[in-house]
Amino acid sequence: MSDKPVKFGLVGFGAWGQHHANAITVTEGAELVAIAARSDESVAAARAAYPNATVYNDFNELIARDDLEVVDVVVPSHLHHTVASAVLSGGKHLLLEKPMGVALDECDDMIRIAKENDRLFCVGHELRLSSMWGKAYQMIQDGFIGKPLYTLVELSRNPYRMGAEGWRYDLSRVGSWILEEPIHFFDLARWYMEPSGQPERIYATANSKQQDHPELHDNFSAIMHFSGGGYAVVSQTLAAFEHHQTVKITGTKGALWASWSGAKDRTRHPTFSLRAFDGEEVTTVPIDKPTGELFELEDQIARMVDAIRRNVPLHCTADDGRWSVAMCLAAEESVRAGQTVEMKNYL
Ligand SMILES: NC(=O)C1=CN([C@@H]2O[C@H](COP(=O)(O)OP(=O)(O)OC[C@H]3O[C@@H](n4cnc5c(N)ncnc54)[C@H](OP(=O)(O)O)[C@@H]3O)[C@@H](O)[C@H]2O)C=CC1
Ligand SMILES: O=C1CO[C@H](CO)[C@@H](O)[C@@H]1O
Repeated sequence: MSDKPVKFGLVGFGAWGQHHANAITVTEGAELVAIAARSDESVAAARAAYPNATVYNDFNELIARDDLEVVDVVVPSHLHHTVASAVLSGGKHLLLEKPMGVALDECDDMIRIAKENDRLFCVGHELRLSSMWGKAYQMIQDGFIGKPLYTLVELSRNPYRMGAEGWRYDLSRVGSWILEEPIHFFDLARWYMEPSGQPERIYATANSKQQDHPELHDNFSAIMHFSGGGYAVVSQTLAAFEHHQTVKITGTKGALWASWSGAKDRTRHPTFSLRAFDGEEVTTVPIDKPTGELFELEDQIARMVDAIRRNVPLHCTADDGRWSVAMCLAAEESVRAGQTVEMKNYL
């Protein structure tokens, strides 16, 4: 086992890619040696911020380096398949931002290439690493609430960022708005409901406040039934203010209630709490470190290092990433058709 730092390449130096760059830099055992960006402005910004890294304007040149062990991909969602396939074919481990892809054939193709090249493939559903959302998972696994029968994941937030060249507001590049943020909550709900089996069917509804863009859902709600009898509700509005997320989980014995609030999703000063009911008394569960996507991003890089150096399991595998895309696409189809959609058509 080598104790040398894991050499990271990063593709994408936009709003979230810059946070990845910082997270790699502050993580013990990780070294950011190369960055690929696209526009001259982004290339210049990457060079100025990380003078010790080599910056490319073609991601293929980055992948062709023989010293990189892992490439972290943080580009607009319609490019995930192209860039990630090149990373895996080039023999590098992969950390790919969510959504894993914008179509299931993309996900299947990437899974195949990862297997053929025997590479690690992690998808960036970072909520699984949270000190609070993860604590709730652990309590469910430990039987604190009995068998989970109901999970509500709800978010009220301000509108999405546009993204470079407005990709996030263009369906041909973003795929679906359900793949943007609700995908985190589908992943969380499926994770919490593990003792209740796998998702079997979904009904979803949505609307938009943008009259000329009804396909961009500002309000979205889905109800998802599991094979073991439980169900989950995922609900989000982008027509609100700040960032407020709530999770309520009830089981045969008890209940959990978690909430997270910040002025923005990327605050380092959120308020959060986890309350628990074991069937007899309500307690506040101590959370040992702050939670929020900036914190979990650092944990995600550290986990990737541990997976490469110490065979620690990935927090979110490509199979999990594919499930999350499948649930979102099923929900999108349900919104379109106005009917319940069977998950078996997406497996
Ligand atoms: N897990 C999470 O919590 C989050 C995940 N994400 C995901 O991360 C991804 C990126 O989102 P975000 O950073 O907000 O988007 P941005 O639009 O801010 O950044 C995307 C970047 O990708 C760059 N890019 C585009 N094409 C290429 C290319 N061929 N080679 C190299 N770079 C390229 C763009 O370059 P240029 O600047 O030159 O145009 C841009 O800087 C998305 O998939 C999104 O869903 C985003 C936020 C949070
Ligand atoms: O977690 C997230 C925060 O918001 C972004 C959009 O503005 C999403 O892309 C992302 O997944």
